[in-house]
Amino acid sequence: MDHLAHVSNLRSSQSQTQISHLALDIGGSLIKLVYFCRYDDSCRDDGDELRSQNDSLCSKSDNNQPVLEGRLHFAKFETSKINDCLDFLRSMKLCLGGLFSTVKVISGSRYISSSFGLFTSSHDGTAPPSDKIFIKATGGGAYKFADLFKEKLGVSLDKEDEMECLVTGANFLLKAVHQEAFTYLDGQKEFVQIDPNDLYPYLLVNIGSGVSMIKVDGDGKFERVSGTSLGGGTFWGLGRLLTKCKNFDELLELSHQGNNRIVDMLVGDIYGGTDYAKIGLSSTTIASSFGKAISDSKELEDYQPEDVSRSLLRMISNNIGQISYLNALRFGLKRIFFAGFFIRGHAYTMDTISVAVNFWSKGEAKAMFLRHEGFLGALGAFMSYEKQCLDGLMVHKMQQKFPISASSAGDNIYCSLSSNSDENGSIECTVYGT
Ligand SMILES: Nc1ncnc2c1ncn2[C@@H]1O[C@H](COP(=O)(O)OP(=O)(O)OP(=O)(O)O)[C@@H](O)[C@H]1O
Ligand SMILES: CC(C)(CO)[C@@H](O)C(=O)NCCC(=O)O
Repeated sequence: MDHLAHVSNLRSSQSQTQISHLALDIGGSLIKLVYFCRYDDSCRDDGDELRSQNDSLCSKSDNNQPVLEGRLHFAKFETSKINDCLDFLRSMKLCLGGLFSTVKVISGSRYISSSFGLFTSSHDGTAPPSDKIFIKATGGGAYKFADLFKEKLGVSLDKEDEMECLVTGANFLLKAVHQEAFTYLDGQKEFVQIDPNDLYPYLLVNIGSGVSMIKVDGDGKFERVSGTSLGGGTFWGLGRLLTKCKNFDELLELSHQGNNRIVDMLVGDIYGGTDYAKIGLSSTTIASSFGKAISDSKELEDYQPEDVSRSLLRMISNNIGQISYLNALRFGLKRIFFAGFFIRGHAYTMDTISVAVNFWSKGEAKAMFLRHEGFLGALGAFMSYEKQCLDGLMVHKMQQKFPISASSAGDNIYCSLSSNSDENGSIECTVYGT
C-alpha cells in the first residue's frame, strides 16, 4: 500500500523533512493521514537541539507571524490493519527523532505548536507531559480506537466531527488547490476552474464504506441531507465474497476487463432486443442489476469474476449517481462533487457516476470529482488546528505558496499544488502561526 512508499520516502529524505503536524481520519474501511513536513536542512535526535533548530526554522512573515514552509503529505492504511498505521507513526518517530517528545516551535515566549503531537493544553510554553499530547482525529475510529492510541503511542485523539471535517476539507481543496476538481465523461478528464467566490451551494457526496450526501452552503454551513448504506463497503464486501479477490484494487482492476451484460438484465433482454423508447429507455439500459443471474440455470462459478465485478461496480455507482441527482434536484443544486476512496480515480467508476447524473438530470447537473478524493476528512481535521485557540496563541493558517488568482485573495486559508507535485499529490504550503 501507499504507506510503504511513504515510509521509504521519509527515510530517504529524513535529512530534508521534519514532521510537525498530523491529523487522522479513521473510517470504517480506511485510515487516512495528512501530515505536514517542514523543509529542513538537518534533523537531529536531541530534543533541545531540535528545539533550537525549530527556533531558526520558525522564520517570520512581513507581519511578524511565525512561518513554516513545507509540504502536506497523504497516506492511508486499511482500518483492519491499524497496527500498521501505529507502526508507521512509531517509525516516523524513529526516523525523525523525538517526534513523540513535544518538540516545540517557539516564537518569543509563545508556544506555537508541538511537533507531531501538535498541541497541548499547556498555555505557558513549558514542555507538556506526554499525557497531554493530542492528535486531531475524525471518523468513527477516533472514538473506537482512542484507547488503543493512548495505550500504544501515548497520545490522545482530539475528536472532530466527521461531517464538519469533510466539508472543511472540501471547501479548502476547492477554494485553494489549483486543478483539484474535474469532470470525467467518455474517457475525457477536464479540470474545472472554481471561482472561490461562486462555490456555494453544492452537494458533496462522500462515498466511503457508506455514503453521506451533504448540502454545503458556506464555510461551516452545511446539512447532511441524505445517505445510503450501499457504498464502497458494499462493493468491496460483496465483491470479495463473489469473486474471491484478495484486495480492493484487484477487484477494481478485474471490473476493467468484465462485461456487465452477462450478469445484468437489460431492457433489450426483456423487450426482445428493442428499445422501450416511449419512456426513454434504450435496449442497452440496465433494467435489473444482476437480473440475468435469476433466469439462468448458472451457479456463481459459471460466471466470470470480471463480469460480476463490473456489474457490481455499475450497480453501486449508478445507484449513488441517481440518489445524488435526486438530492441535488430536491435542493436545486447544479453542482455535485463526489469524493471518498470508493472512487479511487477509477475511470469506469467516474464515468458511470457521470453518466447516471447526466442521464437523470437530462444534462442539467454536473458530476465532478476531486484529486484528493479520499482525504477530505483528514484535511478537515488538519485544518481544525487552525481554530484551536489556546488563549488565542495557537492559530495556524495555511498560506498559498503560489497564488492562483488575485480573486482568491481575501480568504485566509490558501494552498496550492506546486507545479511539481509528486504522484502522491502532496501539496506545497506554508503554515502560519499567529
Ligand atoms: N485499499 C483499499 N482497501 C479497502 N477499501 C478500499 C481501498 N481503496 C479503496 N477502497 C474503497 O474505499 C472505501 C472506503 O473509503 P473511505 O476511506 O473514503 O471511507 P471510510 O472513511 O473508510 O468509510 P466511512 O466514512 O463510511 O467510515 C472502501 O469501502 C472501498 O470501497
Ligand atoms: C456512518 C457514516 C457516516 C460513517 O462514516 C457513513 O458510513 C455513512 O454515511 N453511512 C450511510 C448511512 C446512511 O445514511 O444510511
